[in-house]
Amino acid sequence: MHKRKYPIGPEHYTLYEEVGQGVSASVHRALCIPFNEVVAIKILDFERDNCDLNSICREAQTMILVDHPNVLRAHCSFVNDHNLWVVMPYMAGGSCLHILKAAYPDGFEEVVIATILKEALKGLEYLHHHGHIHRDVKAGNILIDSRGAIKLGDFGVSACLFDSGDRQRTRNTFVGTPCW
Ligand SMILES: Nc1ncnc2c1ncn2[C@@H]1O[C@H](COP(=O)(O)OP(=O)(O)OP(=O)(O)O)[C@@H](O)[C@H]1O
Repeated sequence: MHKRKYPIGPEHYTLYEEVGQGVSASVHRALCIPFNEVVAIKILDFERDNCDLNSICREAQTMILVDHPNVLRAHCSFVNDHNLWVVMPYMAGGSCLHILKAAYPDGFEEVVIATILKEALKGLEYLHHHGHIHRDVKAGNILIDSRGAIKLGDFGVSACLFDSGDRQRTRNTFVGTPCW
């Protein structure tokens, strides 16, 4: 299928409000001006403390290469000053964490959990099949769009099992979010 090319450069986008703030980045709702389409832009700062350029590049690369309905794919990415902008579909429903905090403080019903997890697991299965391990699956990284579609996001600490060239099959580093 032909995929349209999103424009490269901040002048093609209007930044709206911040919709998320993580350890490594802020995420804004934005308008892609030539397409008149609302998107989300993740802004990663190269100059922040403990910034790891390799992991930033890996995250953007992974997000552009993935192609599965349950995995959040980036439309494009580019450098703007000391930031990397990653343009992606806007997930209007926010993360499961947002929804839990706002409307379901006692947790979702079992049937809702099963439905969400089934979709998230399809995304994970796709990633594993392509040699990626996500390593930070949690409510804040399971996102929902305006039509209820579920996508796994945030590849900040993901890894590729084929990275080392010798098809290394195990990872020993502890990453991700404690308690998840
Ligand atoms: N495409 C999107 N559409 C709407 N909201 C989003 C989108 N991507 C991320 N967000 C929001 O921004 C938050 C932070 O995004 P993300 O998890 O990618 O950043 P991070 O800095 O890597 O976070 P973490 O602290 O989990 O490492 C998410 O929890 C979610 O609420």
